[in-house]
Amino acid sequence: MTDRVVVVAGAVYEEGRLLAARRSAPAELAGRWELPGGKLEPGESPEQALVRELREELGIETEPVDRVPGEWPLRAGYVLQVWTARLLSGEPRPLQDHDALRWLGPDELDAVDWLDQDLPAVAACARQRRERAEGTGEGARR
Ligand SMILES: Nc1nc2c([nH]c(=O)n2[C@H]2C[C@H](O)[C@@H](COP(=O)(O)OP(=O)(O)OP(=O)(O)O)O2)c(=O)[nH]1
Repeated sequence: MTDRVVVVAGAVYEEGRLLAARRSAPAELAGRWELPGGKLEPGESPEQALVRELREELGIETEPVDRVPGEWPLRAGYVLQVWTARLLSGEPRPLQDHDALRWLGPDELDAVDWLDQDLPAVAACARQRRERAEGTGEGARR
């Protein structure tokens, strides 16, 4: 394995809607939408990093549920992994790295200008939700 940085992001759902966050920095990403999260720190599991990042960035407590199948390249040396997460407490607020938040219903996923690299990740989230709802696909019985 080469050294690569894992960025873990959360697909946080509430009442079937997915939380999207608009980046405020750095300049080249500002204004584009992403799944909130951040880089793993040394010794952290992806789940621990996700809980920490969502607390820091949005002021919410969450519980990781499971991994969204797949892995998406970001800039060189960085890779994006996504976990679904349940909102346990708090109302998300853009405290750090973001300047707007939106809850997107299943038919609204293309209503925001996602970062290019997030498009396949968001599509994978939607596919996993559909498969769960239909009782098909990997993990249908969970
Ligand atoms: N969190 C997150 N970052 C993403 C996504 N897509 C994407 O290209 N990125 C990029 C943006 C950043 O360059 C990097 C993640 O860094 P970050 O700034 O969110 O993470 P962090 O909180 O650990 O960073 P730092 O401020 O501590 O340096 O990955 C995404 O969906 N979620």
